[in-house]
Amino acid sequence: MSVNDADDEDARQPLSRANGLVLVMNTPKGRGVFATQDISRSTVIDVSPVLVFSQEEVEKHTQHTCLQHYTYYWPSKSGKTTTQALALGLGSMFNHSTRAQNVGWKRNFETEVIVYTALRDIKAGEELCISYGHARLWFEDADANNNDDDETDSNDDKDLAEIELSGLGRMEL
Ligand SMILES: C[S@@+](CC[C@H](N)C(=O)[O-])C[C@H]1O[C@@H](n2cnc3c(N)ncnc32)[C@H](O)[C@@H]1O
Repeated sequence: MSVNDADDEDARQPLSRANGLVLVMNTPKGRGVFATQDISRSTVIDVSPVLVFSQEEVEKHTQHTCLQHYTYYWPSKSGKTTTQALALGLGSMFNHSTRAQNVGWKRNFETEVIVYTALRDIKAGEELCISYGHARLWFEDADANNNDDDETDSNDDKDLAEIELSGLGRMEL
């Protein structure tokens, strides 16, 4: 089959990744994604396909491994319960920022991808951070001292930042 045979537009999910991204290996947060060039607001940073685990797989396997630090909440196949999904691609590499997240994420349950989008203009050299949500973090926040600063939250797009971004932080540990 060639892509031309897949003429049903609904059966396609365009893929995209912003230029000028690097993975830095030794940050205070572990590995992290950084910009090496300026990125404009609303740029799609990455479209990450996900691997959806069944509830049984989560209970018996993934929650007993390091995967529990990477999975997002996701509806189960029946749509009646919630399970977890692992973002492939860059989706598992974004660190959390409580006050200065510059990337929003939105789940597409139909095509099983998470789309990561710049919430504001991002300067070369900045780390790309998402919000893991408002629940208690399971690690010591490397930005803790910075969070006390009187800086204003630079996100204009509160809806994307705080309503859609509630999965990772709810992981049970
Ligand atoms: C989804 S992974 C992100 C990629 C991770 N840094 C790595 O090297 O694999 C989540 C993990 O990153 C680390 N992390 C993310 N945000 C952090 C933060 N604000 N402060 C400290 N560690 C953070 C924590 O170890 C957390 O369990």
